[in-house]
Amino acid sequence: MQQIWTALSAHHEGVKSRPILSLFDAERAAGFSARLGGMLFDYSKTNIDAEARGLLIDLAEAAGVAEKREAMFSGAKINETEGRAVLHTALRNMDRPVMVDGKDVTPALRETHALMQAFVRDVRGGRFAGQGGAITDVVNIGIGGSDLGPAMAWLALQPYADGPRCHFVSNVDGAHIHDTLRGLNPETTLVIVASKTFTTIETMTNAETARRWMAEKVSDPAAQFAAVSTAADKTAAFGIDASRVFGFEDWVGGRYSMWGPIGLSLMLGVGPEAFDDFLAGGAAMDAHFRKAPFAQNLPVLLALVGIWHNQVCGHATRAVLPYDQRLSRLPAYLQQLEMESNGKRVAMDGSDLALNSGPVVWGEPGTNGQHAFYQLIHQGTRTVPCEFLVAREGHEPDLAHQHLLLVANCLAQSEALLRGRSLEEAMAIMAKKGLTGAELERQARHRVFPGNRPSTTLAYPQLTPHVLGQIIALYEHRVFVEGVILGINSYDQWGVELGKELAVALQPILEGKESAEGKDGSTRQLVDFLKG
Ligand SMILES: O=P(O)(O)OC[C@H]1O[C@](O)(CO)[C@@H](O)[C@@H]1O
Repeated sequence: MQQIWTALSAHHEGVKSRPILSLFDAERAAGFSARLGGMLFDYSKTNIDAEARGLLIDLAEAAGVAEKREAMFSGAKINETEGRAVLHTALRNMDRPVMVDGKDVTPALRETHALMQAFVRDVRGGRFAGQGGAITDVVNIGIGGSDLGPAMAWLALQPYADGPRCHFVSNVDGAHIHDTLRGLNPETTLVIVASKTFTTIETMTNAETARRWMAEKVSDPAAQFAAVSTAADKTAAFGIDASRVFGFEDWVGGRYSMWGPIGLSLMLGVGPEAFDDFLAGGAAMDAHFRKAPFAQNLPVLLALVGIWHNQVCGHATRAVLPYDQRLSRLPAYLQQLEMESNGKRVAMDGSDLALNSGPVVWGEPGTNGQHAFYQLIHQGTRTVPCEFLVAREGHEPDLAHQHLLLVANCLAQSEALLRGRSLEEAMAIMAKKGLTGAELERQARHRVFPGNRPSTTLAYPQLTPHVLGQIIALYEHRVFVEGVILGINSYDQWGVELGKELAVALQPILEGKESAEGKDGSTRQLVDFLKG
């Protein structure tokens, strides 16, 4: 592989100052795009040419992406630091047998899915009610992967929301649960405690708070609680009846778990049919990922663009910019998916990573970002590769003119990043405004856009449940491919542990029960200040 990395780096050196615009002959756009059904992934506005693409594909082949992909889908224990299979894909394709430790896991998946559907139908049909009437509101208490997926999708699928209203509480900051519960009626609220481990301090603390809130108004608060977890013993200890506990196995990673019981709140909000459409979208992307040649394979190409920008060109961040307000939480969702998966400093075998790990992922929906941080993207000294997402159609036919404006803005941004504005062009504009001499040039220089800034665009017909499923599975597989190329384990998250341990140790210090001796001077000063 080293030879391929060296060739890529040499190729980049040779082309890095070439204008991307110069690559556009009649074939460029179609030749550097890939499609799946109605979805179009256009990466032609990057500096990747046929040679770079060939080398990147060589890299994917040399890293064993195809073999490791099949190992993942077939239930091999590719999460080697935890000794676990990685089978979120089985949650959206329950008809294809998958063996783990010699046993087909799909019958149990189908059973849990059917139990979820029955419970959801009972809640939505009023057969399962609160102690003051039909359930009007669902509060999902979870954090990280037990929150971000359903919370993101609940916003994304608002046009399909025809059940109880969903709310999401994650932060241990009491303000979050306080502000969420303030407007709700405990007698008609269902609380879902969503935690893979059922030990996460934030979630368990919020669950206790919700139970106390419920107990003030209803005689049997536990009757309005459901749980989603891999730990049946712990949900029972919390007092949640087994009929409302939806289990899953440890081979579903937290940040990959929204397809199964962690999606219960979403299924309640949009209904089992829309939820199944979401699963089918994910399964369609899986089938494409397994079958399509690398040069037409959306997840592979998205990953290779990522590797090119981060590890080859050295751009440390990437911006995810959905021109789709309902995807406003997609960047936050992808931050966990990508950064918790590929933010690793050692390779699978424990050796130091020779390359940079995954990038910093950030973003906000367009057009809002344009009026906030795009200034830096256009004229800052660093290059930020941008990933635009946009639908051909919105869900508001009477506001089609606004959708058109949205699309125009999305296309304008990627065009501006590509094309830029030269000093001559800026001087011509300022000259027309009457400026001359040194002042003309000084003012014009502020109005220059260097351009040649890379972006990709994922365009899709409409943000339906099916398309959302495709998009999420696309990004999941992108993370997988990047992880395989970097040689890391994308499915553990040891980097979150130290902070958790130190927080537990700091609690008694803040309560004044233990001394801060042994802590560094800054921490001691802050403890003194914050203890009050
Ligand atoms: O579902 P749980 O076990 O409460 O964990 C929540 C989140 O915490 C993490 O373990 C990180 O701390 C995530 O990976 C996970 O999604």
